[in-house]
Amino acid sequence: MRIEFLEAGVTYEGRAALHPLTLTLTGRRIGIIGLNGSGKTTFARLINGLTKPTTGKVRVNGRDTVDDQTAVTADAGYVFQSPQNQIILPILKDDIELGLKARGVAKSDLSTRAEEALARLGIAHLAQRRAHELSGGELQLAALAAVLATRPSLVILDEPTNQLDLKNRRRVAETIDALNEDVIAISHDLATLSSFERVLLFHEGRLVGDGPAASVIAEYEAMNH
Ligand SMILES: Nc1ncnc2c1ncn2[C@@H]1O[C@H](COP(=O)(O)OP(=O)(O)OP(=O)(O)O)[C@@H](O)[C@H]1O
Repeated sequence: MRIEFLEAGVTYEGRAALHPLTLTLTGRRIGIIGLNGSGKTTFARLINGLTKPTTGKVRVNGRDTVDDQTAVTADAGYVFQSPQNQIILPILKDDIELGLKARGVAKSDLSTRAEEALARLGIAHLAQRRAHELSGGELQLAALAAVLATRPSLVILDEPTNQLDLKNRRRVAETIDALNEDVIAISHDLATLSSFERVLLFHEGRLVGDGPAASVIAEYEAMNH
């Protein structure tokens, strides 16, 4: 992946959620950390065009996130902070198929594609379950499966392990580690990001740290002592 921020910033009613910044992201695993309200989600949403920059530009693999939003969104899958809001239909497999249909996948391929994605995350047995009956961990994996089914080259995960117990946290973290896709993950669970090659630290809407996981996590911990 190649993501370019060119003086890209976001302002809401005159208040900067993200001050303009210029940087290039390449590589397989990028983590994003920072306090609540520091701009992490705003930064991540800019990458797949969910949020448009108020100033500047964002490009994903050479494509502008505003001018070429459909292609960018297809390339960069986004797993939301609350999987409850992502899965709409009652039955999990139906929901995954709906997402695929919306992306123009042929009707004859829907079932196989959904089953493959569920099997890949070890949750094939959940296909016919009602989404609202799933545990937090199952739901988090299901939301990830739904996005992977669309075959993005990059997966953006907004707090993929929040509200999970230790066992499910490990399961999701191991799943992320094993993904072939490039990953950008926001997390307050610093252990999940410890193996990431690059971590970005945000503070009050500004990028204040950028480097290998160990040093940026140490910087964050020192800031909050
Ligand atoms: N749609 C919006 N309208 C107005 N203000 C917003 C909007 N989205 C975000 N903000 C504000 O922008 C700032 C950055 O928010 P953002 O969600 O990017 O932070 P975050 O670091 O992801 O926080 P958290 O860890 O709590 O999820 C916050 O002050 C937030 O209130």
